[in-house]
Amino acid sequence: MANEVLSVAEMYRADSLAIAGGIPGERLMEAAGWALAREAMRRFPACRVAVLCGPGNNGGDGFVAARLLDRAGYAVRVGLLGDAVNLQGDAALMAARWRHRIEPLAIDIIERADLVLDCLFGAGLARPLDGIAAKMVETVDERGVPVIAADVPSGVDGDSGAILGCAPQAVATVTFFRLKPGHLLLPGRLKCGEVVLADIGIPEQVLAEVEPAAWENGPELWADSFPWPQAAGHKYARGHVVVVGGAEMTGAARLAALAARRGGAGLATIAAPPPALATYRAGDPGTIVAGLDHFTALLADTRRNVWVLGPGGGRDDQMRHHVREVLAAGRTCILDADALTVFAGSADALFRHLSAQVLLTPHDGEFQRLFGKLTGSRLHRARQAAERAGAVVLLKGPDTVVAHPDGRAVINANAPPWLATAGAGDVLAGLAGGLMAAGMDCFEAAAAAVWLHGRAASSIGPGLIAEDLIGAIPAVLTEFAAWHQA
Ligand SMILES: NC(=O)C1=CN([C@@H]2O[C@H](COP(=O)(O)OP(=O)(O)OC[C@H]3O[C@@H](n4cnc5c(N)ncnc54)[C@H](O)[C@@H]3O)[C@@H](O)[C@H]2O)[C@@H](O)CC1
Ligand SMILES: Nc1ncnc2c1ncn2[C@@H]1O[C@H](COP(=O)(O)OP(=O)(O)O)[C@@H](O)[C@H]1O
Ligand SMILES: [K+]
Repeated sequence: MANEVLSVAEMYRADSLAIAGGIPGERLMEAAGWALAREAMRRFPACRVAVLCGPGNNGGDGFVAARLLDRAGYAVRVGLLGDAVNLQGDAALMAARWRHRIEPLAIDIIERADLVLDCLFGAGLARPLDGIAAKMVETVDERGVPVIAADVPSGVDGDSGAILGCAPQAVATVTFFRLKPGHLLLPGRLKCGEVVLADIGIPEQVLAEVEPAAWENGPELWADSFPWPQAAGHKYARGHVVVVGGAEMTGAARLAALAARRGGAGLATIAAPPPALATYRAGDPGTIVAGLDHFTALLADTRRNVWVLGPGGGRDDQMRHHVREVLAAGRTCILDADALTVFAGSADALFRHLSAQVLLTPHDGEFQRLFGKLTGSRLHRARQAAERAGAVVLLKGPDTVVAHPDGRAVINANAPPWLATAGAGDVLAGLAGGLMAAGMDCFEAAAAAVWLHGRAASSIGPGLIAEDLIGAIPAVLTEFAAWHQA
């Protein structure tokens, strides 16, 4: 499994462990440069290439790629930021193996280039790009010269995906051993183009020492705990989700209940205020509808094992009351939308009652209302929030992060922009609820729901509305089942 995502510090540690284990750094750099050159050759037949090299090891990768492309018949020019005499270690060695001219970094280098290899900075970028480096990047973008980046497009922060100063728009980014968060988090991900993961000979065993705690979301992570229905099972064995519906926004609870049923729950109940019952009863025939005046009795029925609160639920004392009672009864639950917003200003009182079997699913606005202004990357903020809340936090967006209070986190990258549509979040909350009701652990269910949700959205594509997601789930599950059985 290559889903692990390494922080920049963890990647340096992986490099050092490999070197300490007897693999020369020089060989790693040769492999990195070779991977870069191979990607260039695969995409661009013999052409004029400008290789932009920086002062560190990212530049070293560039010298290797330049040599290999030159040998393959490409017309290569190399521009270096700074002075060649200042290069150190393996980068100095690779510069010495480049037998042609090393030019100072200047716009002239890209004047007639068909392709740019961006080897200015990789993981070691310590401050925003400025001076000629920034000027080069801006000019490359203005002229629309295709770029292949080594490790990250220079200027992308490997840990956060933030842009430090500027960064070129790459068609492809070749990175080494494992992805970094900046390949998955926005805006960095959007600068990378296709991310190509290259094996440069770092042994897998170093991961046992590095102990990564972040992964790119994908079925490999949770397929083995997916709650497929059992041949001898019955509907109660598949769990029963209760969605607490509101009086006004009745569509949200209906979407959540449908998604829960599609996701695997054997039954779903919408519990709603009596005046709204007629509306809900006129809805989906397979969803049970019950009055919230019977809340205590519903809660006492332990077969109703997962509660979803928030979608269209209303922002009032009743909502607060229901959340508190569900938590006090020790039910597994998902708090979304209004169920989060009603605790703005009294978050710590909520957090005292949470556990790792509670899932919070805020979008950025709800996240800020609950956790205040946290700093750092999206990954860091989600982790901080999960630790503080003592619950699993699913921070929604184009780069959704699911974080466990123990520090584990999953970053999702399969969601298309079509998902930014009303009701999509309600479907997600219900889907996670369905998986949890059917027996999946909260953290894994959250990751699975996010991935299936993204996949369902992609299968519809342009024109997607939340209702479509419900209908798209069976095909996505069928595809996933075929993959899992293969
Ligand atoms: N053994 C290894 O460590 C390997 C490293 N590899 C490559 O090495 C890269 C990391 O190398 P480095 O740690 O040398 O990092 P970089 O190549 O990103 O360069 C860092 C250097 O640039 C300087 N610097 C940082 N920000 C600057 C700025 N804004 N303006 C001017 N100078 C700045 C730093 O002081 C440092 O000297 C990876 O991204 C990868 O491409 C690969 O060759 C594989 C093996
Ligand atoms: N630009 C985007 N690209 C991909 N997915 C997105 C984007 N913006 C939002 N999403 C996803 O769309 C869903 C929106 O949920 P939410 O904001 O709760 O909407 P609602 O409350 O209307 O259901 C979430 O799953 C979120 O991750
Ligand atoms: K780079």
